[in-house]
Amino acid sequence: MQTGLFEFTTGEIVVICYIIDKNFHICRKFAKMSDSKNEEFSLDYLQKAADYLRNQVPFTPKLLIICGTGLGGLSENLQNQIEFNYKDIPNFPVSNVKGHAGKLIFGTLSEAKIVCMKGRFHYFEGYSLQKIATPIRILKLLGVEGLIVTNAAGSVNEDYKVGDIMIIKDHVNFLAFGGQHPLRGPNEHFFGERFFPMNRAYDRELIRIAKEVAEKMGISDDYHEGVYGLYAGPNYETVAEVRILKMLGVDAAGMSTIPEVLVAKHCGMSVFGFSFITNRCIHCYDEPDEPNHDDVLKAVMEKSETVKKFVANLIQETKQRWK
Ligand SMILES: O=P(O)(O)O[C@@H]1C[C@H](O)[C@@H](CO)O1
Ligand SMILES: Nc1nc2[nH]cnc2c(=O)[nH]1
Repeated sequence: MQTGLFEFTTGEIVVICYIIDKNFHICRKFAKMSDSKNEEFSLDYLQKAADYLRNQVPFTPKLLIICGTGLGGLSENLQNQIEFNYKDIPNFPVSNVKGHAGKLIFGTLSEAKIVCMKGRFHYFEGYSLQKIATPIRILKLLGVEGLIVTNAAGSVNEDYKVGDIMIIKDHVNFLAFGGQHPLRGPNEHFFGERFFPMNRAYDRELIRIAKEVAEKMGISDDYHEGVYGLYAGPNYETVAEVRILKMLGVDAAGMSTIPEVLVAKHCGMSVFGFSFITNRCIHCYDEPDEPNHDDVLKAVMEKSETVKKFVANLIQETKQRWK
């Protein structure tokens, strides 16, 4: 048989059809695999959680606050609270780390309409990066336009001290260097473009106002603007790793935040973030100190009132955006 440029016998055509068919099935199988990987991050799946919340919350939240380890007290600022346990929200992940309560709290502050995540999801808990960032998309569907993201972190920068606040001006996503990304896979165009910039990820205007707030609070010696680096954990860094982080321009190391920021930026949110410095990352082999989670929690508790005030004042100064 003559087919275009080539001549085939019937037998050859059968073989070719078989190969095409086989490849078609294999391709379909792979397509299905990658689709199913994203199913729980898709609009349809997340809509269920958004509908559940929308039916019970009488206002549209505009600002999402993610409380880092021990920083759940940030939600205490809110008035007229409506509280949900993560486990009661359909298609919402559940958090397992000490210091992360697992509650979504809606409320108002200085007229700003806010939702607070008291408890977040970490890569070291075994969640996929998509699962970690799932709440961002759900709350975007509800109307959220801005994100204040917080975390507990160790200081790589030797000028920082325990108890300081580091306003995040940029980050280094070490997971992305290895090809790990919450937005890997088919793009959900409803939320944002396939390719998107990150060079202005952290809102410069919010940073400017936050610095003013810190100055007014008289904590100018206790805050910095720096670069956050995501080290997946759950172990704290080795000495050699801390030295590498320093060489690469990281000021504070943590185990969260970046997946949430990536997904927030993808769907067009404004982002402000800060790290609360809970411990020093150890640079020297002869130092006897070892970081541990109880000290991390203790450090946050000691300064929780200052951090709460910092966030409340920042919201007060930016409330027009979140009404
Ligand atoms: O949720 P964040 O980033 O505040 O939590 C950090 C990372 C670990 O969960 C914990 C380590 O002590 O703090
Ligand atoms: N990676 C990392 N995360 C932290 N979270 C709190 N302290 C630390 C730390 O020293 N390193």
